[in-house]
Amino acid sequence: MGAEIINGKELSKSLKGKMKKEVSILKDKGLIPHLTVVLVGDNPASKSYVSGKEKASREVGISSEIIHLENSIAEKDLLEVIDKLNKDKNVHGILVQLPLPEHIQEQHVIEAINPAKDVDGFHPINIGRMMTGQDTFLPCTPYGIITMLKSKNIPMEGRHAVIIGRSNIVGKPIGQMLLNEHATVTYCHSRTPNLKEHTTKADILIVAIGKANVITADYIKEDTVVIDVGINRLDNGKLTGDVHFEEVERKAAYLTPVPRGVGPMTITMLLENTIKAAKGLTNID
Ligand SMILES: Nc1nc2c(c(=O)[nH]1)N[C@@H](CN(C=O)c1ccc(C(=O)N[C@@H](CCC(=O)O)C(=O)O)cc1)CN2
Repeated sequence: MGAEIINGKELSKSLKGKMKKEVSILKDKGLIPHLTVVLVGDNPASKSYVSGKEKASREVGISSEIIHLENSIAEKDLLEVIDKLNKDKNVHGILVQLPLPEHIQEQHVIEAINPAKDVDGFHPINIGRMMTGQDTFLPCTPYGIITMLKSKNIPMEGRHAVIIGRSNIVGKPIGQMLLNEHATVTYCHSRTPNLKEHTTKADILIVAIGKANVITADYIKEDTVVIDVGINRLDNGKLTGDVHFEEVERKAAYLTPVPRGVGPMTITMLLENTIKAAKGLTNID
């Protein structure tokens, strides 16, 4: 039969349509959500993601600006920029594009952002709120994955979810969010021996390895829900995920493609968080 493809690009389009209406109602009440994105350096992928965020904001009527800083900026100067944004009442959401240059400690920067403006959901306070199941800003990529699963009414409760990857921005939080949905969660990573032993038991498999096409059909059982978080640029310029799409498509129940899968959802959930931040700071519903 073949897997049903969960198209993140299409789902994003429909969610953005709903957000556009919500933003227009907020505007009638005098509130224009505003997002400030801080970009440090000239990493081509980061530049492209940041302009994607600006374009998506415009599409739904969110006002946005990009603050582009030199790669050589000192950590203390970057923290000063953040401090100013924290104090600016016209800025509802602050996002610092990652990765940062090596001389800057990411965690110092993340922790400098006012948690009420942390639309990336990376601040330890927001991570803690997520872990304790409270309402908060959820990290955008995992939030996008949960939204994709819900859009297809895929049950999570009581299902065995296996995560490959333990990054702070995807692996760790998606495991916690699946746990909050009452899934049984197994984390795997680069030092997990016998990866296949775990992945072949998964009802839901989240793949965030960062290596092209490594998850082939023999890594899954029939009818697994496979979410591919990898974005790998091949030598021929083609973009591909961590999952071998053609092989896994024949065996899985659901599969997300790369491109047009989880990636676009990351930006869309950022817009949701920005609207939430604007409403939270102004108490407008
Ligand atoms: N501060 C943050 N930094 C980073 C995050 C994040 O959530 N917050 N996530 C990633 C990058 N990212 C957003 O920032 C991101 C990655 C991929 C996509 C996307 O739409 N990908 C497309 C393909 C794009 C292409 O052609 O290259 C797709 O998968 O269809 C959007 C956002 C790391 N940094």
